[in-house]
Order: sequence, then structure tokens, then C-alpha cells
Amino acid sequence: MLQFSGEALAYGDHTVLSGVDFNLRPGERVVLLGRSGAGKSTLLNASYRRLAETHPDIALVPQEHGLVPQLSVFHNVYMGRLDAHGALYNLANLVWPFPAQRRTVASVLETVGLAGFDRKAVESLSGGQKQRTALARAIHRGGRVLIGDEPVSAVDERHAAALVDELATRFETVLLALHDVGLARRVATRLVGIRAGRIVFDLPSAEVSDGDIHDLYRA
Ligand SMILES: Nc1ncnc2c1ncn2[C@@H]1O[C@H](COP(=O)(O)OP(=O)(O)OP(=O)(O)O)[C@@H](O)[C@H]1O
Repeated sequence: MLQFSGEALAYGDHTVLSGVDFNLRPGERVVLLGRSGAGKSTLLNASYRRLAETHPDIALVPQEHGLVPQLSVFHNVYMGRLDAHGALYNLANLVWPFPAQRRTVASVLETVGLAGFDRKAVESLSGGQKQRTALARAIHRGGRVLIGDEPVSAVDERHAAALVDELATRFETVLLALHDVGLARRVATRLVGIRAGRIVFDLPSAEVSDGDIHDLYRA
């Protein structure tokens, strides 16, 4: 469903990744690993842009969440599916939410541990709560593919594992960047290591040794 063949990913004339051979097949759960600044977000964002051209059923959890701080949790989560309705319905629902939409969003909020938060303004939330709101928006959007850039980095360890499991259950294909190696091993069918501007391994999780991962993070 997605293929890069020997490509370079750059911002203007600043090349971040060279010789990128990377693909994503339906049903895979792929996790990108690498030090801060290695280029994980760059590959995720390029993957999202390319996939979105052919797969409208794709949900995204961006690193900076992409929430509208002045609006409520309900509104931010609802916005994940704006394209499911016409403009007038959306406008009416944003001004005076329909009870059915309130119920649907409330159920997603319960899933991410934000039950009862629907009327709170996003700007009044903690970092972890904002991140859960971004996860709720992606879950509400649904679809076959999820791309998430450190989607549980601000959530404590136990809840992070539960949330990542939830994503793996809800989406057929998952592409994530995670800094928690344990969590990456738990969820991934394939691990991709990035270092010094290149993909240095791209293997089924069971074939990646602790030494391979250690090498990614050494100074
Ligand atoms: N919009 C941008 N314009 C120019 N350079 C950028 C931009 N975004 C990222 N970079 C640069 O690209 C490189 C890779 O950044 P990227 O965000 O992909 O790394 P990362 O592995 O996701 O890091 P982190 O784990 O800290 O999020 C860095 O050197 C960064 O400074």
C-alpha cells in the first residue's frame, strides 16, 4: 500500500534520510526507532502524505497533537470525522451538538480514559490528557490505517501499553514512531531502525536483537 524505493527525504536542501527503501503492507504494525532527530517524524509525515493520496481511510496522531486549544474535547474529537457529514450538519453539530454525536464521542473518550472530559476546553488539559484527546480523535476517525508519531509519549507506562493495544485492535495497519523500546517490541510486527540518515535495519520484530537496538541509540 506504500512504497519508497531508494528515495531521499529532505527539507529544502537539507537531506534528512537518504536511500530510503521502505514499504508498508496491509495488516502490518511497523514501529520506527531511532534517536531524537534521526528522522522518524520525517519518514512518518512523508508516509502519511503519500498514503493519504490513495487511502482516504487513514487516521493520524501528529507529534504536536494538532488540536484546537480553544475548543472543547468534544469538538476536537468530533473533528476527526468532519468529512463523514455535510457542511451544514457539521456546523449545526459544532454549535449545538446532536445527542447521538455526544454519545458516540463519549464512548471513545471512555476508551482513552477521558470519560466526562467532553465539555472541557483542550487548553485547560494536561499534556497527557491532550495526547489522549488526539488519540480519541484518531479512534473516532477510524479507518484501516493509523499513523502515530509518539502517540503515547505523555501517558504513564501502564496506560501507554493499554492505549497502544487499543490502537492495534482498532486499526488493521499501524505505523508508529515510539521511543519506548519495550512498547515497540510489544506492538510491532516489524521494527525499523534509523541512524545517521539511513534505515539501518528493517526486520520482523523477533529478528531484531537488543544489540541492534542499542547500536541505534549509542552516542
Ligand atoms: N520542518 C522542518 N524543516 C527543516 N528541518 C526539519 C524540519 N523538521 C525536522 N527537521 C530536521 O530533520 C531532522 C529529523 O527530524 P525528525 O523530526 O524527523 O526526527 P525524529 O527522529 O522524529 O526526532 P524526535 O524523536 O525528536 O521527534 C532533524 O535534524 C530536524 O532538525
